[in-house]
Amino acid sequence: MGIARALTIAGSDSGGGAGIQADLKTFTVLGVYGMSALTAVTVQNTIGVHGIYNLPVEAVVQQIDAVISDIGIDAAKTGMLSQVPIIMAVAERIRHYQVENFVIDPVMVAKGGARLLEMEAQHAIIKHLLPLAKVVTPNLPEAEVLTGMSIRTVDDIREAAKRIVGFGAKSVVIKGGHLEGDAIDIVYDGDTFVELKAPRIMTQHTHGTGCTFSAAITAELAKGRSVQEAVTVAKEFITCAIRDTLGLGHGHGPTNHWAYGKRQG
Ligand SMILES: Nc1ncnc2c1ncn2[C@@H]1O[C@H](COP(=O)(O)OP(=O)(O)OP(=O)(O)O)[C@@H](O)[C@H]1O
Ligand SMILES: Cc1ncc(CO)c(N)n1
Repeated sequence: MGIARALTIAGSDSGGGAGIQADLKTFTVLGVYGMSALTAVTVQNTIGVHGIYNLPVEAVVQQIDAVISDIGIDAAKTGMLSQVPIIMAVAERIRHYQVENFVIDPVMVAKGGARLLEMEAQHAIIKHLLPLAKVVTPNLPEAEVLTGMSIRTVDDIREAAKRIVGFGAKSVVIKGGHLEGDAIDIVYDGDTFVELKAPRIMTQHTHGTGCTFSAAITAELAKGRSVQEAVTVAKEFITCAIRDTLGLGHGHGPTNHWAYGKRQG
């Protein structure tokens, strides 16, 4: 068995804390060979998103084909997908290659409020992408958009998780990063609910937490781990990365992707 291989289909964050850059750093630290299919170039730093340049849909498809046909992949994830034609094309390619370990981070809005997905694309994610997912990782606002529910309580989260699995995803992790109190995420596989719990860390440096978390899940699935094992490692990875802050930039700085590796000794 050679090295595990993972592909991220996502946007570039010039600031290096989210998007493709966060994904590739996470893959590397977890010992997985990372590849990328870029969907968009964002002009971004810790202060905000200052520009978005979408790539043509053919460019996205050609990148996916180039790496899968030659190098091969053990898992793939999506991040920023921008537009309906990109979502449709990615769904078609994932079906074509019968990618089993497929993780969807349904990125919609950056922390500062900039839209990374067109409004009309939200429905395309539900219809075309979610049925292919082994794991989908919405934060609370994304879970609200996907389900049309307002989510206030733990019971609401459980109901939303059921609806998202009802769309065809094999499992869902609804992230509680946007709630107050401990950072509790709810995992549901259509059968049982599991809580991932970590203490809330008081910091403004949480840029790219969602990307990093879903990339860690993808890396672990690429190594052959189960969903339950993968989400457990990912929770540990993101908690270490938030705790051991780098203190970069003047706004919401990136997390520390090396912290987990250092912890391992
Ligand atoms: N301050 C914090 N302390 C501890 N854990 C956190 C904190 N903020 C987020 N997390 C955890 O980080 C992971 C990512 O969750 P979050 O809700 O931040 O994702 P997101 O909103 O999609 O991020 P992004 O900014 O990349 O879009 C989850 O496991 C969440 O519980
Ligand atoms: C490119 C990119 N993808 C995802 C996010 C969400 O954190 C971001 N800020 N930028």
